[in-house]
Amino acid sequence: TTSTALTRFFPLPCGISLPDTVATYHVHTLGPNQCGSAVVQAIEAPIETVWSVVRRFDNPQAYKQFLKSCHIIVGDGNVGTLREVHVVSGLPAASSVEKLEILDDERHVLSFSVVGGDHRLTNYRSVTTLHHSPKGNGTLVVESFVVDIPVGNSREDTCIFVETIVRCNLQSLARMAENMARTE
Ligand SMILES: C[C@H](/C=C/[C@]1(O)[C@@]2(C)CO[C@]1(C)CC(=O)C2)CC(=O)O
Repeated sequence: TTSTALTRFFPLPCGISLPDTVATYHVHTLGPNQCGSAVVQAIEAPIETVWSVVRRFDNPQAYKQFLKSCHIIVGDGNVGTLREVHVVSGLPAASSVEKLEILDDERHVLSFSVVGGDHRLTNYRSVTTLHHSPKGNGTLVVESFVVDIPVGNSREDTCIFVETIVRCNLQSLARMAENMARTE
């Protein structure tokens, strides 16, 4: 297994360098049949505005447009909480059961893992971290993931599929947070 440092995925935009403490959250140990990558999204909104949306483990559908509902199975929204989400029609997935692994309000770190459900992304785990943009009052979101490569799929296709969904989620998050910042 190889552990992949965040900086392997991409040069961060606008020359930002992540503090080591945060980059350590994005080091995933990949098994031989796993793939991992990361997506970065700049958002023109204050970090606390973005975080107020990202941290709501019970309401991912606020910005994840492929989800049509979410309900908490066990827990109170802190680490260990289990949620079940239902997916919009048209994707190769119907539902997912997900566990909150990290929720750090000081460092702006959220991580969850997929522990069940009717879909093809076995052992999916992601880490999302927020950072102050060097320029202005914006936010940089970094989301990395690791997932099993489904039988019959290539490593590259699996990465493209997941990166596409994560990018859609973060673009939707950006629109939502930027609207909130305009009305704050
Ligand atoms: C890639 C990941 C979510 C994926 C899914 O939520 C699912 C777990 C069920 O439906 C999906 C939308 C697609 C899928 O095949 C697996 C992004 C995120 O939620 O943070």
